[in-house]
Amino acid sequence: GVPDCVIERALNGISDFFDLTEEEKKDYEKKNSTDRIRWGLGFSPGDHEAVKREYLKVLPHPKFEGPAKPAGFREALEDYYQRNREVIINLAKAVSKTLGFEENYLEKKFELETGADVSAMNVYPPGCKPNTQIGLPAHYDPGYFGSLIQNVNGGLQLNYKQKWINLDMPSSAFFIKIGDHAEVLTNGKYKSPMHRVILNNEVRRISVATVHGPSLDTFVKPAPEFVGESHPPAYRGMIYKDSLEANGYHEIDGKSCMAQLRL
Ligand SMILES: O=C(O)CCC(=O)C(=O)O
Ligand SMILES: [Fe+2]
Repeated sequence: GVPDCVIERALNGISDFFDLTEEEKKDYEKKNSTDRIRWGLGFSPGDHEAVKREYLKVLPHPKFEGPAKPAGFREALEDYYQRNREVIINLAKAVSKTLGFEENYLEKKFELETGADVSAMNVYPPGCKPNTQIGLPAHYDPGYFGSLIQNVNGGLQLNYKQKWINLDMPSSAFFIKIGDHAEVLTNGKYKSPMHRVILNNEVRRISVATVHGPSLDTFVKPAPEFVGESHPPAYRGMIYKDSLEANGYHEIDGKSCMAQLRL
């Protein structure tokens, strides 16, 4: 139900943002992992040499704030995040029902009215040697769902049964995956996939990867519905904000907050 033009306008705005001069983008340079708007290079500090990604991160929910430049960009993003969230909330209802609960189950468990979303807009330059260069090292994402759009198909890989599988999706589609905190809540019934980005395009790839999270104060633990004699709790509970902090706000290469949560 999201019009193609909403996605196109957001992707075009992102492309224009990355085309600003280094000087203009420096206004948004990352100083802190909790800055509301942060621009940077590489995955974690100091990786720019090996990792060619450039990113702009914003917090779309509970309160969106976007960059003032270039003209119209903030509005295009706000529109995109609003429609994106509608899809996510509807999906949370559908998944709740699929699990056999009432439709507000996940919204209540994760206190989604004040759910903390973090979005990374990424740009990857064309790869030099096809299929060999890493654009973003293997990692897991926090939150309950992750959503993604991209301007060209190819690049994202998911790990399944120790093999890397290429994501192949039509344009104007959303890719949705399970996040670490849905794995914790369902006591491992749903798994958060490890993923990475390979530079395998002739053209510059732009993606918008949004981590949809519980409210920062939510204590996330395996729900009693998923725990039983044959299913002892496999994860410890933690306040969402603390699990983000424990993992350096999702910016540590290859790590996941699961290392601290797994029992
Ligand atoms: O660019 C992509 O396809 C994925 C980005 C990603 O995984 C992230 O930002 O966490
Ligand atoms: Fe990710």
